[in-house]
Amino acid sequence: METGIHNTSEIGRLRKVLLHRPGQELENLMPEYLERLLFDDIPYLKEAQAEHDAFAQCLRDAGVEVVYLIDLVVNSLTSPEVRQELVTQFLKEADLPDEAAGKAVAEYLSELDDRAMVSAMMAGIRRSDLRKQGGRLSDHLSGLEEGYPFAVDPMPNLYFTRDPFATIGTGVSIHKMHTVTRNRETLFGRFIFEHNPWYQNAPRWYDRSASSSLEGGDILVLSPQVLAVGISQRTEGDSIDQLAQTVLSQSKTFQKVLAFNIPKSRSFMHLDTVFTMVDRDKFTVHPNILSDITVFVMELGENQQMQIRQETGRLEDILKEHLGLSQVTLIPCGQGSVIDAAREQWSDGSNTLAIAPGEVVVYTRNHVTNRSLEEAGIRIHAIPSAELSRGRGGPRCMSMPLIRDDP
Ligand SMILES: NC(=O)NCCC[C@H](N)C(=O)O
Repeated sequence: METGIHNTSEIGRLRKVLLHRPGQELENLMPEYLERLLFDDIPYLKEAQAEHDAFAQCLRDAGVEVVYLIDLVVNSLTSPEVRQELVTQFLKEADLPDEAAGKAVAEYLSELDDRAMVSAMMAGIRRSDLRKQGGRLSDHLSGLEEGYPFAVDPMPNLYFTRDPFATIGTGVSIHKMHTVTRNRETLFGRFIFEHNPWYQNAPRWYDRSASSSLEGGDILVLSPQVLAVGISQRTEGDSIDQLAQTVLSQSKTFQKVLAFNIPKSRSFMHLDTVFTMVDRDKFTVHPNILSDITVFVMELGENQQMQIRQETGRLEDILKEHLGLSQVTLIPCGQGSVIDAAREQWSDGSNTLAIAPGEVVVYTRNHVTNRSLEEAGIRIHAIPSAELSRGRGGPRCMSMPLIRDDP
């Protein structure tokens, strides 16, 4: 059955990718709330958009079809009932202070066409936007607490399309996110995979209704048979148990999951912030975590019972064994310098997006790591990143492959 998804590796030639062009949600960032909204600084929207457009153009120039999140969401609103369902669920998850606030927001959204409504949901809704609406004064005075300027918070992390859901094989895992702010984003994924005619047949490997967190930056499709998943600040072991059981028993292709236990910290929030695949046998890695990584191999045994064993030895050897390679090269972020590695990893030097075997998109600012990649024979496409990198994600975080050639 056609599912609209084919993603069997990290490096097969990329044919179609999902991006989100940063929008007004970045203009709704305020210093007081940055930490809760998972930003370290406020990007200048106009420049962030120009950088993001350069990213999209770089992909198009390489023959990749770029589709945008907002289009997929709008195309999933296939009837007034579906649109109403989205509004109802959005309001339920918006943390509104009371019913009057809910009514005011619903009224505000009801006057917008589908695209403008989805855009407003993404951008967040300022209390001042609601005050412009008509209606009864009492609706506006009650509920929305004085002092806090938003009726509904923005979703500034949407341009990291890697995380709220992830394509694996011909299916998708829709995530329960570690934080409330990012969990709101996954509602769009739910609607796309329930209602968008192109994607509604995709098998579901994980769902946002799960009780433990799983984020897409922790999921790497190493080969058509092997999946890697990070046990990280954002992804819990229980979620990996559940994902592995489903994918290994239902996908018909994947045979094992390698669970990478990485340090739990803000700068290493996901596995792909410290480790990405750039060629059949080459990987970027943050040198500071090499000694801290432990790898567990998960496979189904008799009666579909999960068998788990801890690997010992060097990461290169573990990868060689499970990917059937005769050699593996690890390319350290920052060429092994403690200072360059820390600085460039902070701005996602290890976070590359492969568009073909041995060909990756990287940020210009990570020039030390980029030089190492070139020295290892990797072709790099460097994109500007002064503003985009303030959100703590790189080219891989900003993209979700929909279709890749087999590796
Ligand atoms: N895969 C990734 O590492 N994504 C980067 C997400 C950055 C975002 N500000 C977050 O903290 O979730």
